[in-house]
Amino acid sequence: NGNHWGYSKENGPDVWHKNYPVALGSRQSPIDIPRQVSHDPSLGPIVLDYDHCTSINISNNGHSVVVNFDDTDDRSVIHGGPLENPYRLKQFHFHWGGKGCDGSEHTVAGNSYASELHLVHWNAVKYQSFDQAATAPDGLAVVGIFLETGDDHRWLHTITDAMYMVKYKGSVTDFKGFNPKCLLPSNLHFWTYLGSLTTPPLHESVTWILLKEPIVVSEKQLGKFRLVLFTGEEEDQRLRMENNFRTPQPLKGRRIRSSN
Ligand SMILES: N/C(=N\S(N)(=O)=O)N1CCCC1
Ligand SMILES: [Zn+2]
Repeated sequence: NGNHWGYSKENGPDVWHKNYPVALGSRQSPIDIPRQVSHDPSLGPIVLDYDHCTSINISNNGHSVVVNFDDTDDRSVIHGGPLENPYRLKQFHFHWGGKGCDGSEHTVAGNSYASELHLVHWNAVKYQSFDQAATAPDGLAVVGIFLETGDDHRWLHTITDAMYMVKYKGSVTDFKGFNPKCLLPSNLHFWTYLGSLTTPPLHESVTWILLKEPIVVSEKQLGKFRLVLFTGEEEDQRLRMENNFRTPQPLKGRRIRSSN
């Protein structure tokens, strides 16, 4: 409907609280990660078991480009770190800026990255569906990976090459057999804290696991993200999809823990 949420002045993060009052809640995301974070030796490593990967398609939902996975069994799960159960991979997507502007959601000591990749997982041990898990305080686990600009990323082209197929909001195309393990940095040291979805409905159901080491992608590859539009094929306005990020939210006394 007309007042659907987005990232413009009229429907963006500053007014989401009107339709989603939890936007002003006590565990909202993203946040700024301060320079000094308490190290928790009891935090084991995060383990990503993506070997029988089951990507299905890539789509443009009008807010981001999303790669969806078959989550009907435990073929792609993460466990360990702060998690008490394995969490099943549901989808991954990106947030990015405009030309030459930064576009990550979380910041580190006040610094933004060019983009941020989110791998969204749900607790299929305790909940029967993603939607049910998405409203539970321990329902979701999102792995965040920062993207910084530099050389071409060896594997990102498989995703950026598919972007022209999902130019318009509502478009979807086959995207089978992609294993997001190829998008991970060399080491999995992380920060973790309890937060929320960074887009409406902003449910406070996410255990965030942010990898400290960014991956490197080229400006050319990032430029292909900006070929995608917020708008649908039938709309007369053609709005380039960029700056689809929420800015850091108040920490409100939350503890952030650091792995090794
Ligand atoms: N906001 C979201 N993920 S995020 N940006 O918090 O990782 N999602 C909305 C529905 C499915 C995932
Ligand atoms: Zn996200």
